[in-house]
Amino acid sequence: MAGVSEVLSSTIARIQPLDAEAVAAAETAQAGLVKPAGSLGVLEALSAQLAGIARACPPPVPAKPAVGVFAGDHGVLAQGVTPWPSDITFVMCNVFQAGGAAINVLSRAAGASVTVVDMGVAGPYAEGTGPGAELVSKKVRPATSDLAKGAAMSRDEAIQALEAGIAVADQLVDGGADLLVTGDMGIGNTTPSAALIAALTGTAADVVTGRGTGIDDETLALKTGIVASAVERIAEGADAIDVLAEVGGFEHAGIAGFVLGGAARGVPVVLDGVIAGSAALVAQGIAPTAIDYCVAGHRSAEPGHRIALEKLALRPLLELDLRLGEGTGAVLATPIVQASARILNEMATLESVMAGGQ
Ligand SMILES: Cc1cc2ncn([C@H]3O[C@H](COP(=O)(O)O)[C@@H](O)[C@H]3O)c2cc1C
Ligand SMILES: O=C(O)c1cccnc1
Repeated sequence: MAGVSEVLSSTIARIQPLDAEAVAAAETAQAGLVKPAGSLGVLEALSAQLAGIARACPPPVPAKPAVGVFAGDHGVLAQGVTPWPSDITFVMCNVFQAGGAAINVLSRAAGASVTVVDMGVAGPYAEGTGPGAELVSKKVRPATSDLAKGAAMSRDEAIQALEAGIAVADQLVDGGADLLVTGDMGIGNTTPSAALIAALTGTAADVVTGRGTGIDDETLALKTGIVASAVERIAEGADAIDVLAEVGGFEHAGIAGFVLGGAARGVPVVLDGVIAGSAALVAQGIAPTAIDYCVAGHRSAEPGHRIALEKLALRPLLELDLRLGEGTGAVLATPIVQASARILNEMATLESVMAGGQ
């Protein structure tokens, strides 16, 4: 891709296709386990994907999941696209740090760490570690510009935010994380998510725009109109970074970088809901192979998420009508990812059982 930074282009260059031999070995191994062929359904394909990512069969069982919650505020809030004030973004970051948010509860249940990344929160923000999460600052600027009026950010800012996501992935993997999990916090962020999905999949705004935290029909019509006209502004021949800059958010850019960074490090990335889905479309536009490293943790109730997952060709592991974000659906799916690797590592083979070996 032309017009990218050195960090971005070297990250893209490090993303390898999955190891075909390890994938084939996993498929062969699955067929020989003590069960009817195919009977573990999606777990079988997932285990082969993990083998391809790890370049080994059986793949190691992921032991250290790490959630990156990317947070940012949105200029488009001025249009009234959500009933919540932008202060909630900052407030929730403090709740994450204290440990009382849904993502904290579900991460404790899954044995996952939580790192909150300030990509562009409007409120003041202190780095530091609390009982619930570590807070790191990669603030590009306090909130994007209003995407109803013009570009949400410059291309340089988009690249800076993508690089921040790559750096967070590197930091977590250097700290021992072997399964990255995406999360988001940003009041108003379902509006840029819908715009990214509309633009990057060529789908009409009214199909991909949803009610987010819960809006009435009038606000939904307003939000849909804003998404439609923002997408119309995107120039012919715009690349995924141009689209991100025009209609995205800083947390979307951070998550897209996190996906690229995870793929470059050879680590699987579990995607959360519609914000992650739209960010993964950006990553796909930058480096399509990065999506081979992704697992869709769940499908959220937000309508654009289904469209995004279709374009990404990812099948969600869970469908629980979640529409919260923060990484909740993704971290809930991590035990399933671990279980699929465990199957390849621990199950007896049909042959050994028939021979009386077990
Ligand atoms: C208290 C609270 C906690 C949240 N945690 C995640 N979100 C989610 O809702 C927001 C997106 O919805 P919309 O586009 O309609 O504003 C994001 O912050 C997302 O992370 C929350 C929203 C609220 C209000
Ligand atoms: O799909 C999601 O993750 C989502 C939906 C609504 C609001 N916040 C997040």
